[in-house]
Amino acid sequence: MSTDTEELTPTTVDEFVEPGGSTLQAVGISAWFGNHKVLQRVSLTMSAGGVTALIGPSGCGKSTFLRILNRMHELVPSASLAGEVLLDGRDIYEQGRRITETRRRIGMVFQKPNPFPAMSIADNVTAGLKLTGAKASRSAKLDLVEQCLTKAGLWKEVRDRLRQPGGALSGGQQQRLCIARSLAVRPDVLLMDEPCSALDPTSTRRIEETIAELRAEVTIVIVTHNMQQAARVSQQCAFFLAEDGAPGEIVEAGPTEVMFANPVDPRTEDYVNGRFG
Ligand SMILES: Nc1ncnc2c1ncn2[C@@H]1O[C@H](COP(=O)(O)OP(=O)(O)OP(=O)(O)O)[C@@H](O)[C@H]1O
Repeated sequence: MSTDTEELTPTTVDEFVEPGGSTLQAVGISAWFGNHKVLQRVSLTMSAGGVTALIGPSGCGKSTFLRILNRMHELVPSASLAGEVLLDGRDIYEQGRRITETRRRIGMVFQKPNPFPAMSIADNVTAGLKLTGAKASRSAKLDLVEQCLTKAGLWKEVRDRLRQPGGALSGGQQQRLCIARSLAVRPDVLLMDEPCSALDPTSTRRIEETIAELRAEVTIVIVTHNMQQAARVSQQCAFFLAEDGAPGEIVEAGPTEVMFANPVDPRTEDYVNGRFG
C-alpha cells in the first residue's frame, strides 16, 4: 500500500470505492389512468453506478413507469398508483417526504430537448438551483456551469458563447444542455425518456458517450426503442409488454448481454431481434 493511500481520510477512501448514484427499487408497481390499468405489479432494481434500459413495444407503460420513479405520474389528474419506489431503501412516496427533494435527487431528461430558449446557456445550466433553494456565489455558479457542461460533453463547443441563448444551439447540443441542467442540482439518479429519438445519428452517438461517462456517478434509467442503443449503453435491460389490452408487465429483466444473446422468454427473443413491436 502506498503512503498516499495510507494518508487518505475515510471520507476520501469512500469516494474511491463507492460507485456513484443511488439504488432505485420499484416494488410491485401498478398504475392507472382513471379506471384504465396500465401497469401490473412491476418490480425492478436499478443499481447504483449502472444504466438500466427499459424496452418494449409502444404503449406497454415504459414512460408511465419512468414517471412514477420521480413522482411525475401524479401530475396527471386521473393518475393513481400502488406499490413502492425505494431510493436507497426509503420510499419516495412515504408520507411527509418532500416532492421537490425527490425530484432534485431523481432528475429527468425528456424526448424533446426543452431548454429555456431565450435564457442564456449558462443560466439554463443553473436554472434548477432556484427551485431547490440553493444559494451560490457568482464564481461558484461559473464553476458549476463549466463542470456540468463538461460532464454533459458540451463545454468545448459552447465555452466562448455562454451568454448566447440556449435556443440557438442545435438539437443535439440542446439535449446535452438539458443533461447539464439536470446535473447541476447533483442528482443521484437520471431518468431519460427516449433522449435521442429527436436527434441525428452523430448527436445520438455523442449523447451515448455522455451516458457512458456519467454512469460512474449517476444511476441512469433510459427508455429506448432502439435495440442497438439499449445494447450499447446499458448493463441491465427490462422488457415490458402489454399483451391483448392487459396492463404492462415486465416479461424479463437481466444483464443486457443475456437479454440479447440468451433470453429466457421467447417473447424477449422475438422483440430484441425485431420480430415484433
Ligand atoms: N396522460 C394519460 N392519460 C391517459 N392514459 C395515458 C396517459 N399517458 C399514457 N396513457 C396510457 O397508458 C398506457 C401506457 O403508456 P406509456 O406512454 O407509458 O407507454 P410507453 O410504453 O412509454 O409507449 P411509447 O413507447 O409509445 O412511448 C397507454 O395505454 C397510454 O395510452
